[in-house]
Amino acid sequence: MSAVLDKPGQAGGAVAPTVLRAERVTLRFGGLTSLDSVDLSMAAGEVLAVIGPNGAGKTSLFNSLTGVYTPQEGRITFVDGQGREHALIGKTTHAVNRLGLARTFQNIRLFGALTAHENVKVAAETRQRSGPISVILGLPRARREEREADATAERLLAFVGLSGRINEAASSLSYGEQRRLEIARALATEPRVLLLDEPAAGTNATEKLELEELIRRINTELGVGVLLIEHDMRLVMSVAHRVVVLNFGRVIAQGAPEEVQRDPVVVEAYLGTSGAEEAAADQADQADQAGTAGGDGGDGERAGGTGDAGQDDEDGAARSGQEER
Ligand SMILES: Nc1ncnc2c1ncn2[C@@H]1O[C@H](COP(=O)(O)OP(=O)(O)OP(=O)(O)O)[C@@H](O)[C@H]1O
Repeated sequence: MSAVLDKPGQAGGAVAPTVLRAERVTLRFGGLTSLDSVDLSMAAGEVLAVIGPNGAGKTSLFNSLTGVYTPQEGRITFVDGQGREHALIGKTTHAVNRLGLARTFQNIRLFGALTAHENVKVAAETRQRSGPISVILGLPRARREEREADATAERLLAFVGLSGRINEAASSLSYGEQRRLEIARALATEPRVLLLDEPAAGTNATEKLELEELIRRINTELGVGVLLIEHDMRLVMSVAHRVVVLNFGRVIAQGAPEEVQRDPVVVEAYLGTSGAEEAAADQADQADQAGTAGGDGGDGERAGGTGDAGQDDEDGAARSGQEER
């Protein structure tokens, strides 16, 4: 498995090979360009964060990388453990997963009525070779593979800290536990790259710290590269080796977390600097006139509309994209 990076693009001092590459990827929905000539490169074993305001194109990028959406232009290449290159555009989500890319979703998608163990086991079984007839007939290989899937599920549930919840229905787990279960399920498909779409969304402060630790262990102990979409900047800054910033479907900055955080282009994209300054000045004037304290400018926190609207769009589209296949 790939080494953990000391610095972006390097593993143990050597330059790490590329595992995932997007070149000039453009995705349009009618007149709306969701991804505009996006270039991105991820090194093996890297933790790469994709950030940007609501509607910037982050989930569109994940959906394009994982076969949910088919970009109209550009190229996406995945490099497997043997160094073979695979073009991803046009492949089904299942084919992309088999190559070594697994993901979690912004909206948790578990089998709620199945136990935690069953959720992970089902995913582990997708890596196995026995066909349905061998399984029905209980042939030796099918039985051996079933034992292996059981063991994999137990091992991964322990890894994500859910050993004590193994026989609970997924729907009865807390939100943070469900997020960790989704990660265990994705890991059961033995990915080279794990894509996490807003894993901290809806979690509390303790769960965020546990998640941070888990992402680090996935990277260091399992040697799996992590591509992370996340709005929680503290989490991003603490786990990412490198950060790519999207805005209006374009890459506007990339680099080490601390560089990106200071980049004026990024600050402006998030805060809409000029607009926010004007708004703050207006509010201060009004407050002075009214003799009250001004507003906190919280509305300017993120440019580009509400998360819920984007999320609904994405979900409907992702489903319809899947159904088309
Ligand atoms: N299936 C779709 N049909 C039409 N427009 C879409 C579809 N999917 C995404 N979009 C649009 O593409 C743009 C980028 O959306 P996307 O969900 O990728 O952004 P995001 O950065 O993930 O946002 P958020 O942080 O809110 O999740 C938005 O304008 C969104 O409305």
